[in-house]
Amino acid sequence: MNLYELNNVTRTHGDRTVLNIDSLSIIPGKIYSLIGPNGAGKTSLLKLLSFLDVPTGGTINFMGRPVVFSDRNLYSFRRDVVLLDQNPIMFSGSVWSNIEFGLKVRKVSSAARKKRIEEVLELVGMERFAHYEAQGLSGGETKRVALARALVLEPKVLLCDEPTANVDNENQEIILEIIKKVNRVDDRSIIFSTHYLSQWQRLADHTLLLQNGALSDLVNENIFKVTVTGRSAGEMICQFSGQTYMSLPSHLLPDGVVRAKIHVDPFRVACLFDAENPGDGNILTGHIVELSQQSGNVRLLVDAGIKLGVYLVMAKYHHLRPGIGDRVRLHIPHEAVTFTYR
Ligand SMILES: Nc1ncnc2c1ncn2[C@@H]1O[C@H](COP(=O)(O)OP(=O)(O)OP(=O)(O)O)[C@@H](O)[C@H]1O
Repeated sequence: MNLYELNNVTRTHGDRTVLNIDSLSIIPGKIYSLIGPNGAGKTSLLKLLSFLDVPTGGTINFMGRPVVFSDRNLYSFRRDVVLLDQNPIMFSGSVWSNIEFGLKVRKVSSAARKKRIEEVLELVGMERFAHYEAQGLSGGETKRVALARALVLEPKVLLCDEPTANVDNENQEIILEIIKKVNRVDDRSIIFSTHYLSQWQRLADHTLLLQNGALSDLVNENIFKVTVTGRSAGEMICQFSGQTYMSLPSHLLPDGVVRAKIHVDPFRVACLFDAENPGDGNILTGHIVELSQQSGNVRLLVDAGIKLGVYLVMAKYHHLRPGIGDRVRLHIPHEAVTFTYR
């Protein structure tokens, strides 16, 4: 039985459709990552999956049961699912009392509360912070306590909105390890949104790509193998297969790492049809080999030594009317690039 089944699910705000999902099945016990450009609808989808928001149209089934979006009915669904917010807020009081709150609401006995809180504090490695004031914690510590606060409720599904955003590297690693452990040991289903290639490639069993509120099957587009051929003055030269090179900030890969995978976010690449020269980043020149319509944008596949998928908003497409074979320069800002070296 699937964990979730979504059919023709839409969510609109005023006259804007921010989600439009024809069909989505999520199987239980797996880690799913949810990726997509800013504003693609990741948070909106997580809110629907956590039953905190109501779709405008369509149907959702959860563990074989149709979800009826009335308050009384939702209560029982919400018991099985917890959403870890992108910017979790701690209540005033200690770390312990923050974690205990949800258990008290659920009328869990005092002895059982103590046992479960001790277990989750150990799981997130925050035992010694138990009696600290929660609002005084760092960003990474706050996320770990928020994770403990979610996990103490023993949900069947843990949904995480950008669990490692605004978190230092050390805490990012800790949080990813916790997510992995919670899935592998406790068999909990996990869906998390992320902007990092290294995270979705490394951790997720399945990846969902959202573009303009719709699911896309172009998940593996713009992933390339690169070799670092040199480093100097904070920059490294990355060679793609063939003779395509990019110069990227060297802090993106640890010293000594020579081979890696790179993802270029197609929505952050700009197509330049004239002599415009935007600041930092790399410029690749190529020609258009494919044109198609995707989620309300026009997708261009550009052969620039490597084949890069990029998008033009419809208005720009109508203005420029590019055609197959046309020459185009692509501006790839550094923030369009993420790495994994596994
Ligand atoms: N309450 C709302 N009213 C109007 N528009 C909304 C509302 N909530 C979300 N939106 C819009 O829906 C779209 C999708 O937003 P959402 O936060 O789901 O995207 P996202 O993929 O999570 O983005 P990010 O990566 O920046 O967090 C955005 O354009 C956003 O402005």
